[in-house]
Amino acid sequence: MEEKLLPPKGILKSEALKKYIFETTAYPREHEQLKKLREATVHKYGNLSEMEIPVDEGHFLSMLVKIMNAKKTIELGVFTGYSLLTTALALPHDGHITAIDIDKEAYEVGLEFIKNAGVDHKINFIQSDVLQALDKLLTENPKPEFDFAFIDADKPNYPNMHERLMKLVKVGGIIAFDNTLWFGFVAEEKEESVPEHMRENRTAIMELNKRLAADPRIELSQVSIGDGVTLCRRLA
Ligand SMILES: C[S@@+](CC[C@H](N)C(=O)[O-])C[C@H]1O[C@@H](n2cnc3c(N)ncnc32)[C@H](O)[C@@H]1O
Repeated sequence: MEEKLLPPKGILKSEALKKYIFETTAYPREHEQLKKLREATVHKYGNLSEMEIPVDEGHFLSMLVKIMNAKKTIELGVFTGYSLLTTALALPHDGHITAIDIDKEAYEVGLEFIKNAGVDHKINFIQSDVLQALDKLLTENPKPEFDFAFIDADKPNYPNMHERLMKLVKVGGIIAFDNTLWFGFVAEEKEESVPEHMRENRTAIMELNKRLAADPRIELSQVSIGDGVTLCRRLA
């Protein structure tokens, strides 16, 4: 049976260049608690720790959230909380994150480091299926309230999340989709060259990318960092 290992994270195909970026600018600037959270995730989850956003992408998200002066954000797909802690550190003291994941056990692995960093008061973790939680939020408060959304949950549901977030994120706010270059497999001509267990998400991401490109309600930027991050700025 084929082993369902994740390939190394990121679209950079030069290991030397990746090492250079990480060692020169990423690791030296990584917050102490993020480093500890990353190490604890590798310890508990091994190869699955590749699901975390990489350190350089964390720096990018942090800067984006600060440039935007975001105060209220939402994150879909938390895992052990690397992107969540990154965002919590970037928000002002009275900032707030609604964080949704079905897996509370993974969140609890990271919670210790979130608390040590002194930012747990900014987080409301909701253990739920993402779409169910979004529908509940829309019922409770149909007015757009979020400045920034980071999407890193199940890829085939990205379009469904997008439609809901177009109502929950303010006009001028950003919806950021992670993994939109899917380990570089979106550009693979032959599907047979893609590991079988990664094909469904590859198809979903390729369809999403076309759909976002055709969506007149957003301004779009495909950022080639990490595994690809697509920024959608809500226009209407
Ligand atoms: C790629 S990981 C998130 C990584 C995280 N952003 C980080 O930087 O560590 C995806 C997460 O989405 C969650 N997830 C997947 N599908 C979901 C769903 N339908 N509802 C809620 N959570 C879901 C998984 O439990 C997993 O923790």
